[in-house]
Amino acid sequence: MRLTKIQLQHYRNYEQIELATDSQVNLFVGRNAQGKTNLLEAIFVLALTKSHRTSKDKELIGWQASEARIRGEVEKRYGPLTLDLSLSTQGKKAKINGLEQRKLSEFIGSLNVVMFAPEDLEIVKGTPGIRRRFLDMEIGQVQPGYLHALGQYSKVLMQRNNYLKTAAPGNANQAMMDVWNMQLAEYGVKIVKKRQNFLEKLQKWAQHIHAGITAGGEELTIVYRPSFESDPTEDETILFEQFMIKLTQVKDQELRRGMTLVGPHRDDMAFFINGKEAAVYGSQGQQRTTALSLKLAEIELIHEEIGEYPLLLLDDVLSELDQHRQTQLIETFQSKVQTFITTTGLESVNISKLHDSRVYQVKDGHVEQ
Ligand SMILES: Nc1ncnc2c1ncn2[C@@H]1O[C@H](COP(=O)(O)OP(=O)(O)OP(=O)(O)O)[C@@H](O)[C@H]1O
Repeated sequence: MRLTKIQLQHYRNYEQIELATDSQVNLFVGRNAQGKTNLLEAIFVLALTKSHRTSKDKELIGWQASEARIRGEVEKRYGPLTLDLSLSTQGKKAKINGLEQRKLSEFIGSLNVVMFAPEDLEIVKGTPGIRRRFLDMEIGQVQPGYLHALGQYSKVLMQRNNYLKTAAPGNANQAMMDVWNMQLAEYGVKIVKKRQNFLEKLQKWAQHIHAGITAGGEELTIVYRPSFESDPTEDETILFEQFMIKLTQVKDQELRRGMTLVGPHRDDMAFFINGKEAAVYGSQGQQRTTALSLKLAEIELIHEEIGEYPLLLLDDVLSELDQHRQTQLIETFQSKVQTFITTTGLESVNISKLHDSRVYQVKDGHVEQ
């Protein structure tokens, strides 16, 4: 797919811009704090209705405005799409070809993106919450049912946690707990199953790509670490039972601590290089290669799932990669993936290798071609 035009209104430091972006490689060049990342972020938000760097939508709206708007013209395999997303303190509204979507989950997936930014190193070495966010964002893009299950799960989890906070240990209302447990397990299992399935496919691609980047020197393995014993080969009914058993086992502990201790909100995953955990033993370079392999794998996985390639958004990462890894990246996007790159200087980009590219200068919320 290809984003051929983007329009922003009151988005961060952009008052109003309209950009033709129909080249294969679009390079945004400018000094620090001019609005380069804001542009990539806007494309990301149009795809996922959420920012990659903040969970507060208010931050995306221009300081002098009450509503931000993003419009994108997208060319897909089966035809063109106009996507509109508006963000205000009242909430978000999304339209596809002028038609308002009842649920944001019906809008997500119209445009697919993979963002690679310096902070992605945190997926390898950061907290479990960062890895869960990665999983949720990525699976949500390709599997619409996932976000629905996640929303329902979060609702039950919140109610259950509120109850656990106030209930006296030894005097909990078992009938109420049973209802929540059933609902928690019902949605939780759907999430776990989809995550396992996603990681299995992601690992296949990531392993292959990682071996390519390291010339076969390193084998990358991704391991899912669910908070309850669950065999990925088992079906949902068995997983449901395993989840329920675990909830019974931790009941007293949960009442004491006032929170839900089992479920996908506590799951994690880990990356291993030649059998050693990358977060613990990996060098900075190995962790960076792992993050890159993961992102390139996502591109292939999205293609596998939906039949076309997503956009690739590279935020200030080219200068951090050595020549070999840069070449690997450029080869990927040059041939099949429309790419948006931000950089403070073109000297870090081997521009002679790029066909069909366009350079934009970004300065204080204005873009010139
Ligand atoms: N809601 C907002 N309204 C107006 N301006 C904003 C808003 N949020 C951020 N900005 C401004 O956007 C600018 C930062 O833009 P951005 O993060 O895109 O920088 P950048 O060009 O990518 O720089 P760097 O290379 O340092 O990452 C800052 O000047 C900041 O004040």
